[in-house]
Amino acid sequence: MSFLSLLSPPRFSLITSQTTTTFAVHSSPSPPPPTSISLPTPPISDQSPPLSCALHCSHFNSCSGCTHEFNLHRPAIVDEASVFFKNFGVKDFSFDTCRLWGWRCRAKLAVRGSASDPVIGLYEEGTHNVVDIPDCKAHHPNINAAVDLLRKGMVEFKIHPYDEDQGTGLLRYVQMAVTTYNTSLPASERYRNGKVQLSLVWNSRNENSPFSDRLDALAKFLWKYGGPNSKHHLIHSVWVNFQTSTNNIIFGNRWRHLLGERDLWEHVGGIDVSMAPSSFGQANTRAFDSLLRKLHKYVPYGTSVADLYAGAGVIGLSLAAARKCRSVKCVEVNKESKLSFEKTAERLPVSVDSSISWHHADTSIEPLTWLVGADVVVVDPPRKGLDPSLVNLLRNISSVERKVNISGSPVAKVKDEKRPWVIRSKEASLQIRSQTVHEESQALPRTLIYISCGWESFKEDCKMLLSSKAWHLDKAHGFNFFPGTQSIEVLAVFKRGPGVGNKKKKPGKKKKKKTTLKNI
Ligand SMILES: C[S@@+](CC[C@H](N)C(=O)[O-])C[C@H]1O[C@@H](n2cnc3c(N)ncnc32)[C@H](O)[C@@H]1O
Repeated sequence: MSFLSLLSPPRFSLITSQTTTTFAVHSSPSPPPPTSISLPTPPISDQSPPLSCALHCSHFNSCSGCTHEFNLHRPAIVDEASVFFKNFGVKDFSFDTCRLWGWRCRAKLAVRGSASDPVIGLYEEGTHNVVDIPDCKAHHPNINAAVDLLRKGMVEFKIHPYDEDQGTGLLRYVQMAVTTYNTSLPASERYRNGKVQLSLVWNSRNENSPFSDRLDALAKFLWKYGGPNSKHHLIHSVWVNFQTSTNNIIFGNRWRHLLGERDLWEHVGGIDVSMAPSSFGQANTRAFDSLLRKLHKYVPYGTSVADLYAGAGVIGLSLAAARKCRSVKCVEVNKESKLSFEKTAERLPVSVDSSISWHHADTSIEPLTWLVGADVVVVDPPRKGLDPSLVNLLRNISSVERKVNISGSPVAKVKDEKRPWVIRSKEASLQIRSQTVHEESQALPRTLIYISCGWESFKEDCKMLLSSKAWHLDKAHGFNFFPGTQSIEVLAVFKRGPGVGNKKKKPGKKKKKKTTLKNI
């Protein structure tokens, strides 16, 4: 039996839910097209056959990764989200689902245990005990295959896993990121043949530290048995990150590329995207692609976009290409994302004529700087939600706009800029100029697009934004980014003003009641 078939989740064919949508759920190599379920619908959780959309994972009881075994296609939180949005006037909240198994293309796993019996997996709920998850059903199958290979290499070269209490050992974590972008394969075979960019988090200061020969031997072993000349080519490249700190931060600052191709490319949102191991990357690439395609529809052609919490700028750059944006400004606090942004921007089609920039800055500091001149602002914060300073600015956007218009350009200040964080962000920024000269606008955004992976923080932010009547909710969609959990990704579109039904009635003459004459 082949290695892969051991890891394959069960196959199921057709599932009919109580919704009007019928959809196929396959674990087969070619993913089913993303399915959009329009809500509200009768709750389907009771009626749908639980076993056919079930996780079927042997690690479920010990691993903290998945929290729900059944109805992977529609987490119960979707019902709550549907009611929440309905209360704020959005009656057609939809939920898109994609792959239910093998969806995770990016995983960070802890390495513990001993050199003869390494444990590579996730922490047990609420503890620092690591659980082995060789048959994880969420992982892309080649992540599991790469973990197996890594385990063999560790045993072969006596690589001691990290010991948190003592601070000893060599291998602390491993990050696996899969690319499914291989245009030499037919589209239907690309996902299954994804290749893994493997990053070893090594407990030493640099490559000259003791035991670097073991690192070298391990990397060569992985390449020999998983690289392009092996029987089962699954490794794209091998990287190392040196980390000696005793805190819980996974990565240190020092990265080295060891073997294979340096650049990892994926294709999402209509563009080729470079993914450095040090930059943020979405775990569910297929679901992210459907979100981006939905997002495109809400950004009019030729607009100016501010992409806050931008990472490597995938959202902004995909909009620049798909919506021919006049300008795109990406703001991100992690300076490591700059290189991926640069590479992705270089590969944009030549027809893209936008003024594009990436800024190394903290959105929470003077957020107005980034909003001036943008028609649309896209925010994609971490799970904890928006920074309070940004929420405050957005809540008060109308009064801020009036002040900006009265006092003239706030950007005028930048001429003799002295604020160190603005100077730093300018130094670290990257600018790709458009061929066309556009007049700089001083307007503030009329559309806010909030992409959220943290439902609880989103609800709070959303209520705050709506309570000031500066915004109203126009559209909302959910995406099944994390099957097996109660987390969903939300795309919510806010428009300026209180919205229909929330407008204050102008005081005026009361309309006289029409008297109707009835035949008696
Ligand atoms: C959920 S990720 C989204 C990244 C990107 N939009 C994407 O989809 O690839 C959130 C990003 O926000 C960044 N971030 C967190 N706090 C920030 C802040 N205060 N200012 C700017 N960026 C921040 C993180 O480094 C991370 O890259």
